[in-house]
Amino acid sequence: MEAKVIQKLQLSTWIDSEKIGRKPIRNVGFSQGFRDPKRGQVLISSQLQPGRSSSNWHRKVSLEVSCSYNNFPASVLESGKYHATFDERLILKNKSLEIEPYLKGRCIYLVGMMGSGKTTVGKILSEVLGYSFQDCDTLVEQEVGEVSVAEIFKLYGEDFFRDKETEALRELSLMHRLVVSTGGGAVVRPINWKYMHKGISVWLDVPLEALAQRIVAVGTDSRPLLHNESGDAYTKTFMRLTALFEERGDAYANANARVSLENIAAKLGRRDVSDLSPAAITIEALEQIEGFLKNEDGLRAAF
Ligand SMILES: Nc1ncnc2c1ncn2[C@@H]1O[C@H](COP(=O)(O)OP(=O)(O)O)[C@@H](O)[C@H]1O
Ligand SMILES: O=C(O)C1=C[C@@H](OP(=O)(O)O)[C@@H](O)[C@H](O)C1
Repeated sequence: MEAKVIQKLQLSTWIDSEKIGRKPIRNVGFSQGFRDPKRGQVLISSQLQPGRSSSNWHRKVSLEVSCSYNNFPASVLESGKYHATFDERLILKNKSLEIEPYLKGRCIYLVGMMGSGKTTVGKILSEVLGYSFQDCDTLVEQEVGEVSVAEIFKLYGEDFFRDKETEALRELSLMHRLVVSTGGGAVVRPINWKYMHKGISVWLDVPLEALAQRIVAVGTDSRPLLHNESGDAYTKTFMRLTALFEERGDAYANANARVSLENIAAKLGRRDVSDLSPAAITIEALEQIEGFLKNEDGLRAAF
């Protein structure tokens, strides 16, 4: 996909023609451009125009930055639901270009509680890195025969689902250049970590209150572990998530990198983590992956 974004900045300054030591000519201008096909184009132009008095000339300087990227992250970010700013898109593209060679084709596994944004962030991450996106739950559904996760739980039970999930992760561990959205419970079995550690794992750490709000907004039908409760939807969901997190919190911490929404909110000066866009969360994910890669390099150099 190609997208073109142009931003213009115009600066004006008064200059004294005596000081530049020559008789001004009307509309003297120059322009200078440089191109880097990967990163876009910057065009600087300057123009002299006569001012009100004969010795005063007005210098107009324009700076035009245009970006034309192949595979620019537009499809998810322009889907309407989660708009990303020009700056966010530029940072996403530049950060991913920076770190992509150091990934050496390794897959990225997103782990985290149900509703933490693994699918949403995973799709953006895969686009900016030029990776493919794969949802582990979808692989299990296809393997069992196009039935939903909720139906698999109902028909065959959780243990059966977990076995299929482990099998799917084993298959994914043989692949390259994928961003994988794992199911919220994939972290519990140690064997799954053996497979996920073939790539780089990233924990999306979202406060449980925000998770409960998101899940209640879309309903619990597709999430069988939350679906049995009756009563006030928010309270029941929150309580169930709390119990699950108590069992799993330590397991999420096995991930190579952690993306804490509370930390992002503090950095950006936001009071509520619900105000954080998927783009902002993806930027933090890239930064945390970069931190892991640098550490990994440092450790290798030390031995
Ligand atoms: N940053 C965000 N802000 C608000 N809602 C979000 C955000 N990220 C995801 N969501 C919403 O939360 C729900 C769960 O997100 P999803 O990506 O499916 O999570 P997971 O794959 O971890 O279960 C979806 O309805 C999604 O649109
Ligand atoms: O937390 C869990 O145990 C589960 C999370 C779900 O995936 P999401 O995290 O994508 O909702 C899905 O794998 C299944 O319902 C079990």
